Amino acid sequence: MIRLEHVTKKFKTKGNEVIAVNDVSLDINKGEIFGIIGFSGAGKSTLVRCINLLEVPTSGAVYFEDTDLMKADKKELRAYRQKIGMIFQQFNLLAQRTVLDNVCYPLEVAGMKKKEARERAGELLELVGIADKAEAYPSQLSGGQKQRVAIARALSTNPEVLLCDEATSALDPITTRSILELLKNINKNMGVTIIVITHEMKVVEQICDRVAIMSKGSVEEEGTVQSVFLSPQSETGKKLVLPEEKEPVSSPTKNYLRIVFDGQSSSEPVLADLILESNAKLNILGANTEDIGGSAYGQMLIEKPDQETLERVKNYLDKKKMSYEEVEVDRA
Ligand SMILES: Nc1ncnc2c1ncn2[C@@H]1O[C@H](COP(=O)(O)OP(=O)(O)OP(=O)(O)O)[C@@H](O)[C@H]1O
Repeated sequence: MIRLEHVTKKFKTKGNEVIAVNDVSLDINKGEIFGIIGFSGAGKSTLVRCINLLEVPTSGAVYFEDTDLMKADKKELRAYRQKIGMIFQQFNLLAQRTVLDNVCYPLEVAGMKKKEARERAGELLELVGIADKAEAYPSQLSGGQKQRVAIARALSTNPEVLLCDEATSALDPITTRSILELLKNINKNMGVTIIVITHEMKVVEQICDRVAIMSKGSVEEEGTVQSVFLSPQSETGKKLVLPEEKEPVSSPTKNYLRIVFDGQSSSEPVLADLILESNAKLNILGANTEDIGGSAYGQMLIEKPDQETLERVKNYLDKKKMSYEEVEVDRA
């Protein structure tokens, strides 16, 4: 649906040149939720601004379906931008307008009659679960409620694509989860393609189908969330999936088996079955699994048992198609 071909964006500053996006090629498919993840300064926001042509790439091409947007005239570009809705970390609501009027605003700009715009805005507020706040002002809302209004506003013009730039970064974990759930429903029920920019792996885990990992302007790694989560190949991927502070045990002193939970199963039955299957007491050195919608994500470290037990454990994990690695602790 959207194709980036060798997109580069350079900024000239006083006597200096910053390459914010460096030769990025990506294909975003219709109907998917695509994540772009990276640490601060990786170039994510600039890349997104290149996708909606708010920033014109220094070189490369951006295609929407078969249209080369770099060659599009003003009218074509306007039509393209209408197909793209956007939400931000800071919500960007108009403080002087009520919730309903915030959602009406893009419709009025697009020339819709006031009565019709209010009706449509009302339906959208219903859809995002905040119809009871229609007459409130943004300052009277919580962060999660503000983001719901921003989502309703972004959807008002029936976009085909929704760009979410760190949309949950200012929200607490529970509110984050509910906003991500809402985005997932919008994707599923309305068929809106969603592009999510984030620095948090848990956001990618919860809603994305595929992900690109960015560092220093380039895409270091790209793939399904499952494959990247299971075995990140790039340095940045490893840091994001297995951040140091999230290591279950900072420095285990015994050899261990690292078991990866990738969301296919819940950790509790796995653990119970493992113990039954191996017919031995297993010593858990640490775990940081997280239950997301009934599935476990994360990892667990188990002290390496004797060889016979280890084989039984590995057989069970192979049978369950779960990933693991044996780690020898360097005692030098
Ligand atoms: N208008 C600009 N002029 C000069 N340099 C810029 C401009 N916009 C971005 N940059 C630089 O480009 C690089 C990438 O910035 P960008 O904001 O795209 O990264 P990011 O991954 O979105 O980070 P963050 O999450 O912190 O916003 C940074 O080094 C930034 O300083």
